[in-house]
Amino acid sequence: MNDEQRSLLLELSSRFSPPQGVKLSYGTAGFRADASLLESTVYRVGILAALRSLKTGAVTGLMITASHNQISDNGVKVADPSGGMLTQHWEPFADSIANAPDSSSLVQLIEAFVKKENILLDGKDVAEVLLGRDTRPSGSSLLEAAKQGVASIARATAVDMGVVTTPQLHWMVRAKNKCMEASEPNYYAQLSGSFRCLLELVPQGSLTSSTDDKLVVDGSDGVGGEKLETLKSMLNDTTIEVRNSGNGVLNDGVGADYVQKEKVVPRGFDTADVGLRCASLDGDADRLVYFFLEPNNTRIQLVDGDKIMALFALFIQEQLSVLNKNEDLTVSRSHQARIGVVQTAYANGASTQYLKHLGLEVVFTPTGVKHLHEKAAEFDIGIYFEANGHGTILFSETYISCLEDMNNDLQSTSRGSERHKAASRLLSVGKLINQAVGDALSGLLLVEAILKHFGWSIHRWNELYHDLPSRQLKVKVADRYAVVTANAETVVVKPLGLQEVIDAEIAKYNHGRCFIRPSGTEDVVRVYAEANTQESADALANSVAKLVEQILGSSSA
Ligand SMILES: CC(=O)N[C@H]1[C@@H](OP(=O)(O)O)O[C@H](CO)[C@@H](O)[C@@H]1O
Ligand SMILES: [Mg+2]
Repeated sequence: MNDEQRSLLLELSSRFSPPQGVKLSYGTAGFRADASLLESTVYRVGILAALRSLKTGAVTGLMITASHNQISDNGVKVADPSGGMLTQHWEPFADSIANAPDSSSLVQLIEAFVKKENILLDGKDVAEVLLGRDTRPSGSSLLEAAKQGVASIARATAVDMGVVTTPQLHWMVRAKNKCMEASEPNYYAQLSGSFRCLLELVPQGSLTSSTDDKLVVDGSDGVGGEKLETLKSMLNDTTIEVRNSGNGVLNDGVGADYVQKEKVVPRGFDTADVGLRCASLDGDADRLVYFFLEPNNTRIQLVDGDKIMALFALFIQEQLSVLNKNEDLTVSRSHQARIGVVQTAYANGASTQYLKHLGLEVVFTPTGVKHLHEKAAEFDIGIYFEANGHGTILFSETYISCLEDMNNDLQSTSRGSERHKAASRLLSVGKLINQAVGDALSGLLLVEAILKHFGWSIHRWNELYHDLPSRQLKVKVADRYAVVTANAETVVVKPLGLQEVIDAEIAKYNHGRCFIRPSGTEDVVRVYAEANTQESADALANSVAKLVEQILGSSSA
């Protein structure tokens, strides 16, 4: 590092002092905290995003959001050049610079890291970071801090993409690095174009009734509602009604996280909506769940990420079986896609059973898209979903080019045949569904297209399988990191003896399943329980929560 670069870093970083007595961790999805604590963190992540761009010779992204957290929180995460999450082996560096006590220790850490990673700060390479933020009021000042962070690395440029959904920013990073047009209008054009293709290929006779046509969407009073309005106008769609699109308080009694965890009707919905197909986005629109209201009840029937995954898997399987029909086996061998589904321990046990029953390979990873995405990318077609509605379908580049070849062949030999349509549908899915990260808007359009394809109502879809009763609780403890887990978070290895007492509780219930883990986005330990009745699931979750509190001590202790 030359003197000029060192003094630039020292000068700019001295303007952003880290908060006292706070330990920051990159966590499940970047740094999150009360927004007032985050200026120096966002500044330092700006430096990191610029270094990552220099290291890879490609564009990176920086997103300012705290997703489903309360409005006073904020957060920051980095998009890697692929459009996916920051490579995990840079997370320790993120943690160490975020917690550096002053400018000189920060600069020392950076110097050591660029040396280790062989990043040429004095070379000719340039860096580019796309910046995005959600609608939180703290977003604009944090964005300024991010810009200063990028500007602290000579020859690094920040490009402000404005208020965007998290998946839009990831999509833009990916597109830019593939030398494609990467603006917001390009994003809408790709989604609406591929959605229209899927609708044109809906089999005749699959028409749904006009009540099944209507969809009401809860935008969580975040960025997603407003973006969906734009998408809707591009589609000339009159069947989608958007509510909670920014006039109320973000994530307050609304949104995908609230609806999925509490299983109650979100603000802005009432008895007039009974039976209608409804959906909820989260605060930064990377999660999607569906639901419908039951008559005379404040509770809802939740159609969660697991069931979205089941619907996607069924559709993909159907297209693959049509495509491979009557194919000469020796020729088709190269066309047979290896399809896999990826879940976490939060997936409802009934969904796992259903997917296995479809003959699919089911794999489990720890919580967090960074883990699921990586696993799904090992398949030709990898479908991943968290129960909370974050997920997508990944198509390998090799399989996409194979599909393109097949589609071209079929276009000339049997245009309009069932096999040709199946190939075209799969190619459209690959364009519609975000290949960088889970995306509520593209997921929503795919669900809508598939329901039309099958001619299904939300009720018919919900009947694919019946969820096992479950309960999720949060426990505030003195130090959540005292809990260490293994086996995709299903077993507690620390503190010693805790797993044994949890096992003893589970043994008291029919079909009981329960696990705990420290949250990576909130200062809590999460408890998840499943059993054959709701009362049992509640009782199991409650008793394990009490044990956790006893053993780990409450937060004020
Ligand atoms: C149980 C649960 O829903 N956990 C969520 C939540 O992570 P935690 O580490 O559990 O706080 O936020 C993550 C980011 O949105 C999401 O990936 C994850 O699934
Ligand atoms: Mg989110």
